[in-house]
Amino acid sequence: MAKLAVIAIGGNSLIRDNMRQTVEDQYDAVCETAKHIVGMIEQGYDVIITHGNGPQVGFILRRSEIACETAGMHSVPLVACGADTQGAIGYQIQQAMDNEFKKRGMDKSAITLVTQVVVDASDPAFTRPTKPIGSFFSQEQAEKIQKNNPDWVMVNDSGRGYRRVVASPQPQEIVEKDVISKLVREGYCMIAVGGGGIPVIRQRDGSFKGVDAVIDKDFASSLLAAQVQADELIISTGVPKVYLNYGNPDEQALDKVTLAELKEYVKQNHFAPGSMLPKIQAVISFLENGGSKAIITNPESLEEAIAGKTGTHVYR
Ligand SMILES: Nc1ncnc2c1ncn2[C@@H]1O[C@H](COP(=O)(O)OP(=O)(O)O)[C@@H](O)[C@H]1O
Ligand SMILES: NC(=O)OP(=O)(O)O
Repeated sequence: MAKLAVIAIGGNSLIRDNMRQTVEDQYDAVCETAKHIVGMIEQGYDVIITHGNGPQVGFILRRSEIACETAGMHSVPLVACGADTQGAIGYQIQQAMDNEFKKRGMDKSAITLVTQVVVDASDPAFTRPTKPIGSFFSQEQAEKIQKNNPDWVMVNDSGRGYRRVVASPQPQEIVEKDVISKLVREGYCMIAVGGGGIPVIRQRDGSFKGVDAVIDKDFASSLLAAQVQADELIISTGVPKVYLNYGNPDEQALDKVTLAELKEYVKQNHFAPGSMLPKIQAVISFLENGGSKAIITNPESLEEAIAGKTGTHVYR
């Protein structure tokens, strides 16, 4: 029987550098990642692909604000910008996967599912924004932007530059989890929980209502992986492995670690908040909620990583 993996693709890994951010550039990055995911499927995996949207949701929101300020257009709420990214990025992944299936003569197809994720209306995250979105700015640019936009909250994103942050509540339930689970088990390659899912709250009468926030896609992917009882959670990001003392001369790659060891490294502050730490927390949560294995690696190493030749492998 095929192994079921949830593969989370980082939003930043689709934006390879500041000079290559166009929709066409992102599609090239998606095509490159799709080749490696299809390689995994050829090796016997069923996959649910999830993806980030941090840069992209920020671009859409900013375009809407500029159009509002300069041309009197209506503004687009953040929740709708997030829904837009599910469609736009999902479309690119779906097309790239289908093209790659055809090229290799595989009888398989991809489906993007608009996915809502329930959050708690009283989550303290709504009053304490932490999720970086949109472009990176220098300190000088950030100070200027902050003056012109006093309501923005900006942070230094893991030493990579300054970015605007928005509320990022914890995901509690994947609304469409049953249909995602059914379709992947029927053989479809699923693309779901894009951008961490569209954040919704459950109202008193049981109906859902969208709320302005961006859910962390690693947390949402971990929850989905546990809820569909995936065999593995695979996080595809900008590095082939996770490191201790990352960026220092004595940095040390982690090959195989246990859940207990990983928790100890978290206590020792080896993982940067806002970048690697949420991925590690997502892995811990998956393993504590019934998962047996997680891998963190970069897109080009996916096939080698599932064969145990690279990547950081975490076991319960
Ligand atoms: N301990 C660490 N080991 C490896 N990478 C780290 C570590 N701490 C921070 N990082 C950085 O975190 C990045 C992944 O975070 P990010 O770019 O935000 O993710 P995403 O790919 O989901 O957009 C890596 O590319 C690396 O630059
Ligand atoms: N929504 C989200 O977590 O996006 P990134 O992975 O791009 O930060």
